[in-house]
Amino acid sequence: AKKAKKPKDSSNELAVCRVLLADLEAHQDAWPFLSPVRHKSVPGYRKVIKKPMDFSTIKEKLTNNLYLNLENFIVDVNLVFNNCQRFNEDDSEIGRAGHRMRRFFDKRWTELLHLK
Ligand SMILES: Cc1nnc(-c2cnn(C)c2N)n1CCCn1ccnc1
Repeated sequence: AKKAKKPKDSSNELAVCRVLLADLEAHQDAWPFLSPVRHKSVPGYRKVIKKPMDFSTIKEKLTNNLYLNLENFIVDVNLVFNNCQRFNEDDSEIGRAGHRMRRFFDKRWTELLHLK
């Protein structure tokens, strides 16, 4: 007989989110993304970037169970990198850090997902 489909268990997905976030925060190129951009001291930021996001805010949301699954978490992490690309030249310190962090993240979560 067909095996009953297991109900979606998001608890291990959230454990994966915590591992991924810890890896992002520990990365040497994470420094631009560790806390919210101080938009009061960065001309144009608030106008250009409609949805600011950073690793400390993601951690807060994770702690307050605001991510229902890995998908929602990945959307916010990609927001960090897309905001960075929009606001910074590719050929700049922060722009390069953003590209390196995005590459690292993409590799890391596909690794973790293949372990399943
Ligand atoms: C992330 C991020 N994207 N753009 C900036 C930024 C902040 N100021 N300026 C002129 C930018 N282009 N950031 C935040 C970088 C945070 N930072 C800067 C030095 N140490 C941390």
